[in-house]
Amino acid sequence: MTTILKTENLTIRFGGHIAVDHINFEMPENQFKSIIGPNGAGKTTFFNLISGELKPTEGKVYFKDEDMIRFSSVDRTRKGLGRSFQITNVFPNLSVLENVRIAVQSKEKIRYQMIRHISKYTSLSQKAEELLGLVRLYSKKHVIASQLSHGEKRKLEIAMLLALDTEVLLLDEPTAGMSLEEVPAILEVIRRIKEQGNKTILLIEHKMDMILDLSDSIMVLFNGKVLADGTPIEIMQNEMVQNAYLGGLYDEHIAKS
Ligand SMILES: Nc1ncnc2c1ncn2[C@@H]1O[C@H](COP(=O)(O)OP(=O)(O)OP(=O)(O)O)[C@@H](O)[C@H]1O
Repeated sequence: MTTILKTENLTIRFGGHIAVDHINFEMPENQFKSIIGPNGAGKTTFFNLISGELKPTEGKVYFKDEDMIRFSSVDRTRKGLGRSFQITNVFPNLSVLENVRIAVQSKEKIRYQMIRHISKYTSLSQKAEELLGLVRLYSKKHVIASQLSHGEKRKLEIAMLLALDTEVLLLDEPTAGMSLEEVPAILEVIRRIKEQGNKTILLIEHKMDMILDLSDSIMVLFNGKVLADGTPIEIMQNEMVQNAYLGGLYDEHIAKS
């Protein structure tokens, strides 16, 4: 399997605190990996280092064997390393379709003046509509983004990330802040993207059922270090992970199945 993303001794210190501590990580292409760990374990900081929002104190990030350290997060996205948009990146006063169309347009590097040509405009809209279909938001395409529910906004962020057509998707807690009823819909969206088979997906999540169901592998962080990395079954059975983090979850899971 080809490694698409790799870190070597990736480390960041905030004052005296080491939030990410010499992480060596390898991500095979088109795989689905989840990152779990207790609050403060360093998961989001690890993502920020990969996406370029933070510079490491030490260590390297490689995307397709290219050292990413000198590249900004915008440059990394252009190269194919994409981080999900935060709700704050969505234009609240534009429609759902317009938001996705802008993301498609930015990927295709088409400036506003160039889309006066109607066929160009139509092809951008078609691509945006396809993505809205994929994330099950097509019926809301004319709704103003600020009117969407929280769960729908998260789906919009995913559509905007897909519009950039990056090979790697970094999804940081896509179900955060959602009501219980909204969770299955986002799970379905992520499953559909996985089933297309052409994206490498790295997911931070706390919802164990979701992680066990979707992941090819799971990395467990604890105090900024990798505590374990393996298949869902290996992680659930790992005694160290049990003691440090999962507690009785594995027994509960067995009892349920
Ligand atoms: N910019 C910062 N300045 C100082 N400390 C920071 C900064 N960012 C993160 N930290 C600290 O680094 C540690 C790791 O934080 P991080 O947010 O990465 O954890 P996490 O595993 O994502 O947690 P959660 O599950 O709660 O989101 C925490 O102790 C946090 O307080």
